[in-house]
Amino acid sequence: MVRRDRRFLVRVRPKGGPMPGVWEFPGGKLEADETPEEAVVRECLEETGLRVRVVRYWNTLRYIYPHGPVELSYYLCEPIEPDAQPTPESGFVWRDVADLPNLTFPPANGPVISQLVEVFGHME
Ligand SMILES: Nc1nc2c([nH]c(=O)n2[C@H]2C[C@H](O)[C@@H](COP(=O)(O)OP(=O)(O)OP(=O)(O)O)O2)c(=O)[nH]1
Repeated sequence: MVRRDRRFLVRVRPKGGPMPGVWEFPGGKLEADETPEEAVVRECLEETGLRVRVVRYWNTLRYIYPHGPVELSYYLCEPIEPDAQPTPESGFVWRDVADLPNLTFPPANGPVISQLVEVFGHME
């Protein structure tokens, strides 16, 4: 979850993979020999073009999809460069935290979306 002020980076999941057409945060699978924090930084750079730092671990949850079980760990991140933008080809866009509940995310994202609204929805 990459946050700048009230906004988070999200995109519509591409065709050709699981759950096309639903919104997602940047992310992907842990590779051998990397820590979760390294994977977060790598996936954000690969997917969005932005260099991010991990601000804090958020939580972990398990979910069983038709395409298989997942264990999802969420990390709150911020871009290192204050004005940097995601690459246009990435499809990632900034959306206000108050808009996130109106977007269709994978079912495993439900709890974390509610928590983000609680924590950041009152910011100026
Ligand atoms: N990236 C991402 N994945 C999510 C979110 N919510 C959610 O349930 N998932 C699930 C979907 C997939 O089962 C799994 C991530 O796998 P993925 O299909 O996106 O990852 P990937 O294969 O592209 O990974 P990689 O090759 O880039 O390492 O986590 C989310 O907000 N972002």
